[in-house]
Amino acid sequence: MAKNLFRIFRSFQSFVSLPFTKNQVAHPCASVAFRTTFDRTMVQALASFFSPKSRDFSLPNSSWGEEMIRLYEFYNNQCEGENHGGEWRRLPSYNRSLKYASGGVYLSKIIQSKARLFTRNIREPGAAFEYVVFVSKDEQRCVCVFQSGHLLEGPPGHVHGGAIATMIDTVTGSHASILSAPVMTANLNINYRSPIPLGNTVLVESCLDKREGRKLFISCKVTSTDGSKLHTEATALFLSINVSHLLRG
Ligand SMILES: CCCCCCCCCCCC(=O)SCCNC(=O)CCNC(=O)[C@H](O)C(C)(C)COP(=O)(O)OP(=O)(O)OC[C@H]1O[C@@H](n2cnc3c(N)ncnc32)[C@H](O)[C@@H]1OP(=O)(O)O
Repeated sequence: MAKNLFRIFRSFQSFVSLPFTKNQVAHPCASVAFRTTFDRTMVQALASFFSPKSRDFSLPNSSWGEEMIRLYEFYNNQCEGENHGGEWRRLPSYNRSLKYASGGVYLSKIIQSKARLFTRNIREPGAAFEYVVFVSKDEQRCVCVFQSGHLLEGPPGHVHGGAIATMIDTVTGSHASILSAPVMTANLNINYRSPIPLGNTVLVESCLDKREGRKLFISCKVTSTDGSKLHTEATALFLSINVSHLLRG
């Protein structure tokens, strides 16, 4: 254990002393050779912790279970970088939804209003929504690894349907935002097929079905991590909006 910690600390020391570009730090699927993927995960988490920037909630923390870490590693290893094919890109995720956006005067007003993303504003790690979203290179697909926490209980021992809807809206909404920001959900249809045991890690996958002018039609399914159990299916319609739409009240 002590040996492992020492190795991680040494990796972290060499990580912070490397001449990284801002882009590499923001997208740490990067090109550093670590001895194991576990080392890389821990170093990324440490780098994020010591960074003067806001915390990136899509990086591992101590509440993540084995399955969550395993799947994070699986997709992270397929992110852009020298050693990887680059099929996926991890989406950083902050508690201020628009903090790093740039834009005109309307966006500035929203940023000043400290717009928050509620899934990222629960203080206790692991208590509610732990998730990381990866987007495919051609942006037709997103996959989210989601671990539910005890605050999301609905039926005893299982995840609340509203919390599942939140995750579906978040994943399909993030997907739509990548394709055409800013957007708003106009319609969300959900079929709950089988309950999700509380604390389980599941996959939330979204797929762009169709684009028609301002409309983005996205479908989504929630499954067990081995794909054998279908928990939820959904379709969503997003409309691209002008940011001024959010200021009309
Ligand atoms: C990296 C990322 C981090 C950020 C990650 C963030 C992830 C979180 C994402 C969360 C997203 C949300 O929860 S958003 C919050 C929930 N959503 C809302 O509150 C939206 C409330 N509704 C609205 O503001 C509005 O109704 C809009 C914006 C949806 C649409 O208004 P509009 O822009 O004026 O458009 P409108 O003229 O009415 O309609 C345009 C066309 O769309 C069709 N249309 C409109 N609504 C519907 C509908 N419900 N179902 C079918 N079709 C519809 C119309 O028939 C028309 O078709 P045609 O005649 O042209 O054919």
